[in-house]
Amino acid sequence: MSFSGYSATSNRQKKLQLQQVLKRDADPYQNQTPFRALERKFKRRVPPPDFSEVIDFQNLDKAPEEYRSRIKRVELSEKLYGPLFGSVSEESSARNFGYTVEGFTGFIFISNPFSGRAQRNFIRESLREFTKPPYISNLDTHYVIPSCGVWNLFEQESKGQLNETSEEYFVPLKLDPTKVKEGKQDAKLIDTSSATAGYQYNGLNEKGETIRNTHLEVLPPHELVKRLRWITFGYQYHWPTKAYIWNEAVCVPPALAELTRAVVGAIDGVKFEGESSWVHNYSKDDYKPEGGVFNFYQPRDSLMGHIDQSEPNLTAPLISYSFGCNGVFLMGGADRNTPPIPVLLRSGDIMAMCGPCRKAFHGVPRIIEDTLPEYLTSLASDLDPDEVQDWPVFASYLTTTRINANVRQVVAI
Ligand SMILES: O=C(O)CCC(=O)C(=O)O
Ligand SMILES: [Fe+2]
Repeated sequence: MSFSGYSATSNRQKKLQLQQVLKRDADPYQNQTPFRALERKFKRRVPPPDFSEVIDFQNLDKAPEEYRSRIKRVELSEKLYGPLFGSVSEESSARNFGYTVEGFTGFIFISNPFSGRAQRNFIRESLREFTKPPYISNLDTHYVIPSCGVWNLFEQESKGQLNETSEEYFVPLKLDPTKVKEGKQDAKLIDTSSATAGYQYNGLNEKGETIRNTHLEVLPPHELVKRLRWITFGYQYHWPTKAYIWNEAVCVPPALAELTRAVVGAIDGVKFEGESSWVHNYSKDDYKPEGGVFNFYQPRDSLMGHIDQSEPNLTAPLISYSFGCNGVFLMGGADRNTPPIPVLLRSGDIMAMCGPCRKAFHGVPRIIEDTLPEYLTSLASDLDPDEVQDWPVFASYLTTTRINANVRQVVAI
């Protein structure tokens, strides 16, 4: 018997091995869209992305060459002055100018026009006021929010005025007592029967999915504030169905409404002059701030690419504010195939999404840690006497937090 024709691997086996190698080496992301590719790049932890590839409107001379030539400084129609923006010792040109980018029709960026104190006041009032009922946050899904609000509990806790011996310390869960797992909550500290009184716990999470393993537990205020993700105002938005609930509305924060009217007035008439010129026209007399969201991001949070299109009015500009730590924002186009631009959002920055940009893909793939500006820390050099008392609590929360507020005109005019 001759073994000369024998080979350790038959042709069929060789073919199978080759197929396996090809499968292993194939780039599973080769068909991903440009939007998704950049989203993944900025979400990556190891190795971290190169943040110098992000457009920083405060350091435009360092902007990547491919973007620099497309960015145009534009004059605002009305200057951003007044108590809500705060006073600045020297004339800040940020109050007179915005930026536009070739290829992103209707995108207008205003680099922080606020004084440090104006930002602190806005953040302080917002956190105190809008973490209380009737404002609704993601925490309402599972917790019975007390009338003083979670932020005020956290302030009291931080100042040593509230500890685990106080009855209010643990915010009760909206749990069906029959579903509470043994040992998950301390029965001595929470009376679940009163916690559920008046509430119908439906066993669903924010996305409308059935909760199988709740992992829910009563939490001290400092843990609860870290779990705050969103607060809605104006017309209420139902996240699972991405629809507005027309018969439910809570007041649009007055300071935010006033700021937003000023911004809408400032950008009315902004022109982009280039190969494809455009003018943004939307009068502040036609503008009504009717709804929006505060988003709260902790370091590992991100917001996937999406289009905000639930509003019947998609012609009014959407105005968006950033406070706290920096984030990377991706401004895309009509679909995920348009390569987006990565934009650094610093505290105080304002973005307007107008015209086609109002209906464009966007997202926040990354929060950049350790980027809280000095004027928002407890060591800020210009704290008022009352801020010396109060601000450190806010500063400690902001050390890891980015806050976004975005305001929309919801119904058609
Ligand atoms: O956090 C941001 O800057 C964007 C938020 C956003 O796009 C949204 O809430 O729809
Ligand atoms: Fe959005």
